[in-house]
Amino acid sequence: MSRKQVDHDYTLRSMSSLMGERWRKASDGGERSLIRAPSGGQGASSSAAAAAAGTAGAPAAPATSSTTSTTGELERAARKQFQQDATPGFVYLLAAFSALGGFLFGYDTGVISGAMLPLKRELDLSALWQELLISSTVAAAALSALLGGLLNGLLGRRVCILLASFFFAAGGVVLSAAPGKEVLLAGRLVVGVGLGIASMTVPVYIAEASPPHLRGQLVTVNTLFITGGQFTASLVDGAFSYLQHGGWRYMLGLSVLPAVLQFIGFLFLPESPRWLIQRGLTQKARRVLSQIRGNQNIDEEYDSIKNSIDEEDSGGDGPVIWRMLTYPPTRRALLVGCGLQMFQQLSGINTVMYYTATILQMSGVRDDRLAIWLAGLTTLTNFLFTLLGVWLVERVGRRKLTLGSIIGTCLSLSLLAIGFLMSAQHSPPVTFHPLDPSMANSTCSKYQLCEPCMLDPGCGFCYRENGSALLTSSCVPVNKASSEHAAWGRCSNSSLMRDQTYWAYNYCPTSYSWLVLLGLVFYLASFAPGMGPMPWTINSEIYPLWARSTGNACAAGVNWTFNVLVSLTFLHLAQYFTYYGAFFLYSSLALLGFVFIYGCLPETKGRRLEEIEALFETQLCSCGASDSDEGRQVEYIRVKGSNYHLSDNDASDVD
Ligand SMILES: O[C@H]1[C@H](O)[C@@H](O)[C@H](O)[C@@H](O)[C@H]1O
Repeated sequence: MSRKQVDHDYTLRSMSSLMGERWRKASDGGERSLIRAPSGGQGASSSAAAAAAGTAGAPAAPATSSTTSTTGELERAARKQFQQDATPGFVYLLAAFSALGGFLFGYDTGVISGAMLPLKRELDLSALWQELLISSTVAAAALSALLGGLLNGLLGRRVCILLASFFFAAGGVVLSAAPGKEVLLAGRLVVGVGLGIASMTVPVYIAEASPPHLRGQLVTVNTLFITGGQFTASLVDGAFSYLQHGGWRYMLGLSVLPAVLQFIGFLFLPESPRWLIQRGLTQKARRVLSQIRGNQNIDEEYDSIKNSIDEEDSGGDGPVIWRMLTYPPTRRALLVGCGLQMFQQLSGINTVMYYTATILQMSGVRDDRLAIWLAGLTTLTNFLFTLLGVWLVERVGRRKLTLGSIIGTCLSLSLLAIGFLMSAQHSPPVTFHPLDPSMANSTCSKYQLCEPCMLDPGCGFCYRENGSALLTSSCVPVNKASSEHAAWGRCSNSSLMRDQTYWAYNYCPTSYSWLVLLGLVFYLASFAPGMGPMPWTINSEIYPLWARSTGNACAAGVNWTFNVLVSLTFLHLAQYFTYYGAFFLYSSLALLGFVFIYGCLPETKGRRLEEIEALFETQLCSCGASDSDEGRQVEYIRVKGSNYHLSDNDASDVD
């Protein structure tokens, strides 16, 4: 006899809008219900649903068991049973294989900065080609994320993840074998297509397969894998930077391994039950639900998904995006989802990560290799603090976590800006004007301070250091082939740069670098647990099923678009507004993001995906009010054996 059929099989469920229906079932004699206020057990977190369903204000319903002592025993047994059953290992396995998509996202976006150094040298890449190789991937990701919505609806989540891992693997092979820059560009575009599809599909797939009380945590694991991928990329970059030739082939090609692993894994993993139900493959959906819920009863979840799909089916015609925009709750959800992704990128995460090596050089790290390894510390910090986010998301909830994170992000960006401002105000003067014929038509000779000299992409600062004093400092043109040296003079050649002579390109020597370093650490510690993962997590849960693929596609598209916009504009921004101006701007944008999140982001913790739509029924930017419902939670305990049954018209896909 299976455990499902044992008489005393207890299932602890969160209370939801279906409460009334369950009570009806209970009084029909089909099952007995015990409803009571929560006592902080594991299931409590999942029961915020009651609030969403409009039962929040109502007092907890009275217990209906016959005697208190029996109730207590049953509850204890139910809780114990639930804790054993609640998290079947299969869900973790499924989340881990899916999150390999996140790992590849992080790896492929992170690895290029380190690979660019040998690439520049070996393929003689111009600045335009460097820019192309970096930005093409992100731009392709933006487009394919938007297209991914369509693919997701048509082919399902599983096929899309298989497709993404195929693109990752194929792109990796092309990159590692590329004979020249044109093929490299093609490989980067292929990887970008995989990135876009994976970035919008994986969070949706994990969210749809997870039980409500674990959903936030498991989707956040995907972002943990993104940052893990970025950290791994920096280690791989560091390790292969010692190879004289072809190191970049290993750096770019190693991504094939996780991609193949994911592809093989997904040949065996199931399709999302929600997508299956939507497609009418109901028996298959039941099987998958049973598989991912272990020995828990799945009827209630199945019915709830089916009901919401039936309601949606009568929801009107036209393209999904049009239906989303004309239906206020989904329009609001889309605004919140895209707004979160936009503010994530406007907070400058990728600029800060990209800029780490320079910040380290400002702090006095002169050795390039050491700077590469130390930059790995930044990606490690990002990873470790994302881990904190995984731990916090089901404890403090999405809203508080995101709000706390963006406040810290805003303050740390200001600290970074102040650090740059102090450095600029104490910028070392140009004390030596070397004579060279080419100097006559160079703008570099005009600058009297290091600050404007370093902000000019054509110039760099060449100086000699004696203790803490700077001697014979000059502003000279940069070598067009490699920014590691000046075009001519003392700093044009490593052998000439003995005797404490240094070449500073993109930065100025400063004694305020500690302030910038402090800002950097504070920034990562604030950003990584909330603003990093929450936009992905929240987007995976705020749309009803019919709008989920399209909503996530739009939000991921917004993320990649702002990613490319912010990274492409940073150097120009710095040139026109200086570094501190750029960071003050990011800080102000983060402040705007705080106001937006404070006003518009409702708490989705513990609610069923089918219930979340109700949170967006109120006027936009008053949804933060639902925060106060958190305390009023009700738990539902059903005491009965399994009542698995085929519903009348459910045999559409019986094998
Ligand atoms: O959530 C991720 C994460 O924070 C990464 O570190 C960042 O590079 C991505 O752009 C972002 O989407």
